[in-house]
Amino acid sequence: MPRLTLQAVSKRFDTYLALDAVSLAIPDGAFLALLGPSGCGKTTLLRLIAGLEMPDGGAIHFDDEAVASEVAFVPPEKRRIGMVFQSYALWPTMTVRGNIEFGLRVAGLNAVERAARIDEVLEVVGLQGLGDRRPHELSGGQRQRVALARSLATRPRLILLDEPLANLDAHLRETMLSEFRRIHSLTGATFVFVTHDQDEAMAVATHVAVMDRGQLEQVGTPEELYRKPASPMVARFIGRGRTLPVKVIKSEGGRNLVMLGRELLDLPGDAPVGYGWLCFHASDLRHVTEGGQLKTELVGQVFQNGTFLSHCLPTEVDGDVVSLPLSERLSPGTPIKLAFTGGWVIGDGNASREAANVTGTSSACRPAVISLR
Ligand SMILES: Nc1ncnc2c1ncn2[C@@H]1O[C@H](COP(=O)(O)OP(=O)(O)OP(=O)(O)O)[C@@H](O)[C@H]1O
Repeated sequence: MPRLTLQAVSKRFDTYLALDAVSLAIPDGAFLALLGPSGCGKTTLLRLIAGLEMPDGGAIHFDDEAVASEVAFVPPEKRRIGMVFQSYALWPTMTVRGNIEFGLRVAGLNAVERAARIDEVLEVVGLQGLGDRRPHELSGGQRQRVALARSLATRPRLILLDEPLANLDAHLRETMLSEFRRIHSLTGATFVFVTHDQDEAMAVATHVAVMDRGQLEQVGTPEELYRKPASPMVARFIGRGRTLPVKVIKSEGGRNLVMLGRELLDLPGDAPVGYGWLCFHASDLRHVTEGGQLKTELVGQVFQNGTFLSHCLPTEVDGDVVSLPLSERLSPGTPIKLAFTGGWVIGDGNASREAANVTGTSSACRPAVISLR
């Protein structure tokens, strides 16, 4: 059964539509990352789940209970959720144990139960022995662990994390990411994690929801989003992907025959016959001396990790620069022929597009309701 269900949830700030009919079902025990560019509505969605905002339309259910709908609104303190913010929000004058204990007192646990619960969560987050310190005696990573311990202590149904790593340096972020993964699998709790950093989302989440301009573009596992993007926006956003306009000639058995400029390609995809997009990453391209389906011209190279990261501009189709590692130093202007070894074809709902001439993204293929498996 889904732990958290959103049905056509909308939110306006005055006339601005910050969330537009977002529907989503999150299974029990998932680690969901809400990912998208700045201002796409991630924090607003998290605040609606927490009960810090009221939706203007739609409904939110935790298991079978409606926590927000036309007829119900459960306040944040009654939702049995834990929240972790980027600012940690710890009480500076209280010890670590005191910070964790506060919510347990509110929940009505007696002194023995509280002490046992505090020991348990300090062990989960790896802070045994630091219970008597105050926040200013801890590092940023340790403070974030206290915030997480505090939110876990009351055994909530859902843990909501709003950019919890934003204030940590790159090294600590990496350590804390694997800590979050470990703690998530240890507790089995459902986590919802807001981030605008796709590497963070792909590394830590079991499922990622990509948002754009208040709408949900796609929900899936990190691999699904990378290999089978549902829209050009997702294709370009995840893994520094690229898209090229194609004409789909045939669609059969999970494969598409497409025209890319004057080249015919047979690739995985589920696009209907008509206009479409070829979505790919650098790893789907191979440099060839003869043939190839994408003719480009070298515009620059950077020596990186022992190879030359080469930026190549398509010359016969209208598309952005593609970047891939090559083994040798070449002069700008050198023709580079590229062959596709993979990729994914999607349809374009916008039939008025002139196939071979238009680049850019489309908001086609936006699913109305998405459930996680
Ligand atoms: N209280 C508010 N009043 C008016 N507009 C708001 C309010 N809160 C959010 N917005 C607007 O709603 C949109 C979505 O904001 P939100 O904070 O959810 O985005 P976000 O995806 O979390 O962005 P970021 O990654 O930059 O934090 C933005 O355009 C923002 O300016």
